[in-house]
Amino acid sequence: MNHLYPIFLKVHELNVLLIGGGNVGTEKLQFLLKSSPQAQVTAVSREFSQDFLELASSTDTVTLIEDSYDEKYLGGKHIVIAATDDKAVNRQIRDEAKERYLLVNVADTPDLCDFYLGGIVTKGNLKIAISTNGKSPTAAKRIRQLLEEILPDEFDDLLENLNSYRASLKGDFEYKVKAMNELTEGLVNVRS
Ligand SMILES: C[C@@]1(CC(=O)O)c2cc3[nH]c(cc4nc(cc5[nH]c(cc(n2)[C@H]1CCC(=O)O)[C@@](C)(CC(=O)O)[C@@H]5CCC(=O)O)C(CC(=O)O)=C4CCC(=O)O)c(CCC(=O)O)c3CC(=O)O
Ligand SMILES: NC(=O)C1=CN([C@@H]2O[C@H](COP(=O)(O)OP(=O)(O)OC[C@H]3O[C@@H](n4cnc5c(N)ncnc54)[C@H](O)[C@@H]3O)[C@@H](O)[C@H]2O)C=CC1
Repeated sequence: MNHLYPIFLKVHELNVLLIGGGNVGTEKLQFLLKSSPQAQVTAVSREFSQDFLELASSTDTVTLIEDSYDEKYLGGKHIVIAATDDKAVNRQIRDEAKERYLLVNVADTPDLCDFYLGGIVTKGNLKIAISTNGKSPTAAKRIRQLLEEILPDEFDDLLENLNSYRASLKGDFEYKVKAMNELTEGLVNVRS
């Protein structure tokens, strides 16, 4: 049983601190930007890999700070992702973030995480988050690939049409719920 509760964060309005600009840091930034191209990210690292720098330059919302981690960088941040190759530093980041009640992810160290970064599928307005409860990130990746493949791009047209129809409905709340349920009944074979 997976007890995690997924939420959909407006990372373009929240300040994300990412520490560590190597392989793992690049992977985290890549998925963050793939899902949320305007994510507000401050990246702090002693050194940044070439891949990290290229990725960061694809948007103007990533700020690079070439420095060792310091507690001061937690100021004004909502979410923290620790991805250095120094376990003691990752632990320190986690402890100092927790003191401030910040939500923290220590990449690849589930025990130190408040939240996991999951697999993400985006089709226009539709977004699906996938978690295996940390059991198999590779399975999360495969399910993400499967859903990206089988969900048609036209799914977003359907959502837009449903939204227009919903806006055009005149009647009380109960009437709208009924109308929307009737219209979408054919989408799935189960009854709600
Ligand atoms: C718990 C979690 C914490 C977190 O990092 O948030 C975590 C933990 C760990 N990952 C590890 C390794 C790998 N991670 C991936 C890939 C992804 N990992 C992601 C999330 C998560 N990884 C969180 C759980 C999510 C869930 O609930 O399912 C994804 C979904 C999202 C993302 O990274 O943004 C992204 C796929 C994105 C995509 O493609 O869609 C691959 C595969 C690959 O790269 O091909 C490998 C190599 C294969 C392997 O080792 O399994 C290791 C072992 C490290 C070691 O060997 O020491 C640990 C530690 C452990 O499991 O103990
Ligand atoms: N690369 C991979 O695919 C995997 C890596 N890991 C683990 O994840 C961790 C990170 O790995 P990589 O990203 O590959 O390492 P890396 O060496 O590519 O990147 C680490 C980054 O952290 C920065 N850094 C180190 N100490 C710092 C500090 N005090 N303040 C600020 N920045 C600091 C370095 O400058 C570097 O940019 C390691 O512990 C590794 O064992 C685990 C599984 C897979």
